[in-house]
Amino acid sequence: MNRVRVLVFNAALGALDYSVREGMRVEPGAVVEVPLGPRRIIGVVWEEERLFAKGVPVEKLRPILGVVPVPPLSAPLRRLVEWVADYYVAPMSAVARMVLSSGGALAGPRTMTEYRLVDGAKPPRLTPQRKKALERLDGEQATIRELAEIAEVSEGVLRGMVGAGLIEPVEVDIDRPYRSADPDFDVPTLSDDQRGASQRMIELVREGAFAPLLLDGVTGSGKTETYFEAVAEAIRLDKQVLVLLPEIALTENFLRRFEDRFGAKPVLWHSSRKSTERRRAWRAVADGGAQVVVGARSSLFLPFRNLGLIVVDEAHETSFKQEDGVRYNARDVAVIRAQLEGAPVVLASATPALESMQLAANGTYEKLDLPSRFGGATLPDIAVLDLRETPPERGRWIAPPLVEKLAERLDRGEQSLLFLNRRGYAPLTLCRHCGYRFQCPNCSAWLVEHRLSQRLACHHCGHEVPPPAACPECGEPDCLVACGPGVERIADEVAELFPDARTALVTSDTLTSPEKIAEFVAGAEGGAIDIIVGTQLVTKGYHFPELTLVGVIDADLGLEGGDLRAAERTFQQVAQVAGRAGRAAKPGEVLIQTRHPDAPVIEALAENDRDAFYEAETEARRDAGAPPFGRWAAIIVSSEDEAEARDAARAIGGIRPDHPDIAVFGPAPAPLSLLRGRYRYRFLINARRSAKLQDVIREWLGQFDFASGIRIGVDIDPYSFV
Ligand SMILES: Nc1ncnc2c1ncn2[C@@H]1O[C@H](COP(=O)(O)OP(=O)(O)OP(=O)(O)O)[C@@H](O)[C@H]1O
Ligand SMILES: [Zn+2]
Repeated sequence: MNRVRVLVFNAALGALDYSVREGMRVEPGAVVEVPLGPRRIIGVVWEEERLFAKGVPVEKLRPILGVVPVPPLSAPLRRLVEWVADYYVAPMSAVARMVLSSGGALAGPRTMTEYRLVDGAKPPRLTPQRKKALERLDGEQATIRELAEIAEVSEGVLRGMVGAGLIEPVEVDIDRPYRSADPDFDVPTLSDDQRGASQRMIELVREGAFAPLLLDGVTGSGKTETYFEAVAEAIRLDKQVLVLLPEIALTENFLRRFEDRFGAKPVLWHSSRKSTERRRAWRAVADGGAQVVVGARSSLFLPFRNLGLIVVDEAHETSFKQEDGVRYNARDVAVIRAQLEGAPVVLASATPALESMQLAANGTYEKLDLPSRFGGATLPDIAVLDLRETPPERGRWIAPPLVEKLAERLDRGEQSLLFLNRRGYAPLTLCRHCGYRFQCPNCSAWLVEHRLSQRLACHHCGHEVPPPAACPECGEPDCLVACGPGVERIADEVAELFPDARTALVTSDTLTSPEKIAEFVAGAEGGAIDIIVGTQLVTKGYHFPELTLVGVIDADLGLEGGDLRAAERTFQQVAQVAGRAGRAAKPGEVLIQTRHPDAPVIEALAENDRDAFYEAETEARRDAGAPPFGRWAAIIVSSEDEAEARDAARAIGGIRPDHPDIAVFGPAPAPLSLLRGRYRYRFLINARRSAKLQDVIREWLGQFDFASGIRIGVDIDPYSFV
């Protein structure tokens, strides 16, 4: 009998040893079923020398029950799991679980039953529930459970409809192959700059070795067209490609452009896809049938067989940072994965993160530049609108000069975009009588009024209530006053100013499905929309030829929090939204409303002086020992019981590490001191790059054994300081 070490999916257990029956072959990476007490659980066979387990004599080991029929996880992927667990101070089992994130991929039949509406069924009389289902399920095909979710009716209602012949079952082959992308389907003619950059990427794809690249191209320079040529080369060489996008909302646009270029859609991966689609994608990635995968950050952990290129598009986006579970930064993990797989990785952005710029400056990353817009389009003119000198009218948020510009665009039949990064109608609601402020019961945060959906909502935990008819504190009826603007309020203001203009409100509350996104994009491209009002969702990726005016409603908003990256984020956001203007034949213009026109970041934006901004910001970070020159980590201690959280935080603080290269601040109540019903205390740690920060944290926290109600979250290279 042989001994094998298995990483089981239970953080407390880690690795366990099992025996292997005569004749059964298991290699490292094999996904296996093992007994644990009375249960059968899933695990991954690991190299014995790389993973510690308690030494149980071989004759006492229980045998592995079976090998799951999927390809073993490759050695580079196993090394990635180890790296992520080590760097982000996370349990290896939690990281490995992300790799096997499609439970459906591991077992089950190859066909399954899905359901769809029967064509042309015209029932005489319908219950309201059935009517709703008929309306909402048009064109859908999925399991009963998934259809119930789409239609927002119970599964029972749908089963009844199957019985009544309104819905029919269909047998589908889960693992049917994907259509192949054709690298030569529609090859564009590149500009000289584009060709230079794409040639270099193609060369590196051919070499098939690790190479980190920063594709630094201004907005509208055609970064996508340029890296598509490297994608094409990888396809020709029969290698797989992963393209990471920061937001699911951007994928619609990407899918279409990809299909235009390659004649077939790429494989799409994100956590809200149907389980069968995830299974199909996971298995196709593992057996090499998936050529190009486009996905959110979780696609980094897919079991590629032969990865030849990774692209991180809009690489500066902070949504690449995962904020719960294993807190990792997908941009950084992408570079590590490329290194382990021996493949080039391209970080594409018009406003790269300061960390990436620094790595390019010191030669770690090779920089490829696209300094001008494609097709002779010019970058927009940017002007600052000082709200102290020309304030908006009382109760309004758009200052007169911007109103005038909007009117001009309407006259000329051109498009405008107003940007405010705040969902809802108003960020704060109070009682006009007693001053009561509506607050979330689970979080230390105000409830945000959403007028379209008629609710007050917490943006942190999702708690929502209908707006009350009377103040819960003093009982005064009709007393609510909205304070400050959200995008819904700006859209109202636009409707009052220009009743005939066709406006579109674009936020995650309105673009809730791929269909709605497609509808918006078609409207904006086809000139059916005059004024777009939107949150950060419209700041990037889109290319609307008629859009010639961008108004930033409040450029100071992002600077308020004052966290480490506030200035950088403001710069990126405003530069990106400004980059939507004048992308085609007609030149663009940008107006930035601010109360701080002389803040360095606003000046840099107005003067279009990116270098000056990066230089000043780099110096400030260097002085503060902040990333990339020093490192930060955060530890968050939380509990549903305030005293328990505080006591645990104090206990941890009581034996803080004493290390010349590491400074520990805290514990202090976190700015969001209550979140989803948990009280939170924070430590912030600043370390020199040379310090072994993770080892110190592991050793420090390893001394404690807290009650199960206490959670301790470690955040390495944090982006969120709340
Ligand atoms: N070589 C080319 N041939 C034809 N069209 C091109 C070419 N390069 C770019 N374009 C077009 O120019 C527009 C801008 O390109 P793209 O959206 O890729 O820019 P980008 O660099 O990603 O900009 P942003 O960072 O602002 O999103 C797109 O409509 C794209 O199809
Ligand atoms: Zn809340």
